[in-house]
Amino acid sequence: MYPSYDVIVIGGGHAGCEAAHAAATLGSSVLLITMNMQTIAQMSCNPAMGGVAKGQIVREIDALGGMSGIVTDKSMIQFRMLNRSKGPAMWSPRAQSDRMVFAQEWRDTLEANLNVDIWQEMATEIVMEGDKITGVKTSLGVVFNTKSVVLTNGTFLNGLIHIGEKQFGGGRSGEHAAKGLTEQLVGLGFEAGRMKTGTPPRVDGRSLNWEKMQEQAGDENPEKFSYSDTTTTLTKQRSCFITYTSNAVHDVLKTGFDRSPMFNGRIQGLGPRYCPSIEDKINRFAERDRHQIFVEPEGWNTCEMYINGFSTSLPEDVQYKALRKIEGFENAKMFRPGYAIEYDFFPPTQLKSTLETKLVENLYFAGQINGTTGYEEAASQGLMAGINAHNKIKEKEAFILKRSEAYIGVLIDDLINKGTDEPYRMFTSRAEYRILLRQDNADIRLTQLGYDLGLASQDRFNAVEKKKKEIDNVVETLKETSIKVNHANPLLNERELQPLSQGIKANQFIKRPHVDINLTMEANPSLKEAFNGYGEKALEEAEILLKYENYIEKEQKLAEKLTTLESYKIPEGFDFKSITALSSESREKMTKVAPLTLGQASRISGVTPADVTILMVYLDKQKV
Ligand SMILES: Cc1cc2nc3c(=O)[nH]c(=O)nc-3n(C[C@H](O)[C@H](O)[C@H](O)COP(=O)(O)OP(=O)(O)OC[C@H]3O[C@@H](n4cnc5c(N)ncnc54)[C@H](O)[C@@H]3O)c2cc1C
Repeated sequence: MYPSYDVIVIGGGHAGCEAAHAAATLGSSVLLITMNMQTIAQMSCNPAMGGVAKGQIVREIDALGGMSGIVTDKSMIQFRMLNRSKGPAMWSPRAQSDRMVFAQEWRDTLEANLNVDIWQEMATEIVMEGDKITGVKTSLGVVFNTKSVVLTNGTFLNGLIHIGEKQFGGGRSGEHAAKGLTEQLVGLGFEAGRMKTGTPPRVDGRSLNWEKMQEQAGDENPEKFSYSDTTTTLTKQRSCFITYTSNAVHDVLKTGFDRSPMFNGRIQGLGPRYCPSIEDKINRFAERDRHQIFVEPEGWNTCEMYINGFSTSLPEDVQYKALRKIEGFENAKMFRPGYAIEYDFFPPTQLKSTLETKLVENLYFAGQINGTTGYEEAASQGLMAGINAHNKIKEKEAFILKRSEAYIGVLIDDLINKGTDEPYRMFTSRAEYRILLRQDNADIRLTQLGYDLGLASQDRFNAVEKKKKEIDNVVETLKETSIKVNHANPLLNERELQPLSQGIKANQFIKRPHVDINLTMEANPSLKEAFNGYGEKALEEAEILLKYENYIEKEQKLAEKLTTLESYKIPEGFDFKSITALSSESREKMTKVAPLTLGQASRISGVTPADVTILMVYLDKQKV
């Protein structure tokens, strides 16, 4: 009676939306089953996208043809490029979004895609015939037939919310927990665990004294996330504000510690070390007499404020009292208390690099259920799972990104090989090739791949090809152009920079500290003419390539070296247990992860370089 689908995506969060959009855009018929259509792409916590390493991920999603960047641009109320004072590998775009507009934009995006159907209900079971997926069953008993399933349940699987001593089932504040799926999957042989996370209270901005806080405005020249020209840049922005806790705030918070689920051991599961609750911060950093708080607006037209840095599961009366001790919060009114939530996740070592499970063919896991935290991490996994679910049923090649190609590659490689014992969030330090994986060049790294898949549009492809040409021209022209002393030195003196003692080529001139492409063009106006009409981003990119040429080359060489191990294939189903020269720990871990290349095997935690050599020798012998 109901149509059957190529792909069913369970869960309309950040992972589910990208998965549904990707598979449908590639041509699969997709059903998105989600518990509440009103909360599609709900930002459960902070209404912000991007930030350090996460901003790079959003740009990568965009370059591949995903939608998180465009949706962010359309809902943005403030943009900042973080870490501008550091090297370009660290520059990270971050946007504050209007929470409601963000969700609406995602819903509009999905509704505009005629290959996506939506069904609002709880999915309770994956229907199998033998070991083959045939459908998904819902709580009403409706069965939809499908060839593959992408599971993206977020924090909803057996979710349990804690506020002080109170606890109740829920996937997010005001939403039901999802039941049934974990139990079925564990029955099928999957390993499941518990994790936890928390969110701060939201307060009424009308009750705050802004005079007592420090304003943090957006960038003077705000950028966008997307490389496409589907949106325009912001012409007005909303500011955030900074204030601090104090010993008085801490003293009030401490009065609730004996009723806090964080301290009386009632919350199970592993929490995010990098995003601790305020009670955790006071406890762990007892020597500090204040912690920074960012007061962030939740949208264009709302007075609701997100109190970043004040995540808590203390009793609501303690939260309220403590808030009012914060500078500027003396008369604060609370809209919603903060809370903690614990939920089921599936250790991601049970996945292949396509995010397909090893145990059940055509079943994919993406997002928070893989032990990650963050919208960006979730969205990127959804994108990859959606692409791979489509590719597999259409008998196309698996789509896997290398560690040297994308943060998304690093994320998935870390998850499937190392697993995670706390909610995994991305950091620049997790990427060994972070000088290659910059936010500015994600389109150059990935758009061709997205275009070849059929996900990135012709317009995007043309735009990146034009940018590449312009960059090449700028680099080549600078190499051939001289900068004369009498032109450059007045400009350098004006800026109190070291003068030239003799003329140099422009590509050397630009490498000097505090010299950028604009100053270089001023030092030889013929360059301005040569680059007339070129995109600002192409000029900036050329500057980065020349300024950091040596570092970039060094990393490129390292990445090429690694490719040798990466291209060393291990046959699927290989019997690692048969190599007795390996330690039993390594045999066990390799059997569990089932790496498909020597590179992948080398990254399994506990596997030594000696093990890799033994494996290589063994594989070589088999080839003979
Ligand atoms: C309280 C809280 C605090 C958080 N704090 C932070 C933080 O500080 N920093 C950070 O980076 N991230 C934080 N997060 C995490 C962030 O919200 C998630 O990482 C991100 O939303 C995960 O995206 P997702 O798509 O995997 O799941 P979600 O966004 O949770 O979406 C899951 C979707 O699946 C649907 N669903 C679930 N089960 C079913 C089912 N059986 N049938 C149908 N539909 C179903 C739900 O309705 C929902 O729409 C927090 C989350 C919560 C809840």
